[in-house]
Amino acid sequence: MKQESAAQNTPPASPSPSPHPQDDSDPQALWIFGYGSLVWRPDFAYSDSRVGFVRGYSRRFWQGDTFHRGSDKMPGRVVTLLEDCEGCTWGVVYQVRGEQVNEALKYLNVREAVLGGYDTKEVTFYPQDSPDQPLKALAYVATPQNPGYLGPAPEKAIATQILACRGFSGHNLEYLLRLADFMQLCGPQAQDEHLAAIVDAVGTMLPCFCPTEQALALV
Ligand SMILES: N[C@@H](CCC(=O)N[C@@H](CS)C(=O)NCC(=O)O)C(=O)O
Repeated sequence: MKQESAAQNTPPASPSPSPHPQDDSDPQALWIFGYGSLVWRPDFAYSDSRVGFVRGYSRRFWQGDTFHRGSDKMPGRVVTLLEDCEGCTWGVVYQVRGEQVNEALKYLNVREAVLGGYDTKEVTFYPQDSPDQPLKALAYVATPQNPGYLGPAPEKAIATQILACRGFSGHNLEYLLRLADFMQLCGPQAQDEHLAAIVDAVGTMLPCFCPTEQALALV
């Protein structure tokens, strides 16, 4: 799915800029890309962060979650990255250095891999402020092979599932709205039609899903 942000933020036409995989002063330094709950709750120590995007991927609420935002009986829906040659996904990279590297990886292995079914993948990240200086980053991606993968569904069905689920980290609606808030902060060039369609569907259903005071209690 083509999104304007890819065109607007495409790095200048030139021999593909060599990404700066590591910080010369600290070869152990590592950038970690967040595009779901990691954009608002990294919960690990880091030394630097940048807002920007990765190209060639679209974000989708196609991963089931039976721990953080759902349960075994009512799995919630959280995001993963879908390979899409015309895709562009906005998020945040966090730079971890020195001891932070192992601490972050140990923490994320439990949160993302053990509890969430995510694998790691190297992506190229384009900082919003310097898209001509991309950097390599580690992303956690839930592939269709993981047992929690739910795959595509109509956005209205995804919205219904999100409205009905909660887990140990909170309601699935909070997860959706915090991600929508992040995208608002990125500015008009950051578009995510899939996310926006689910938020719109939630907005039309929320009033009849539960009375106002209950809706406020959901988040
Ligand atoms: N890997 C993605 C998605 C990660 C994600 O949202 N994982 C969920 C489910 S495993 C999570 O950690 N949730 C914590 C929360 O919902 O607060 C990211 O970079 O943000």
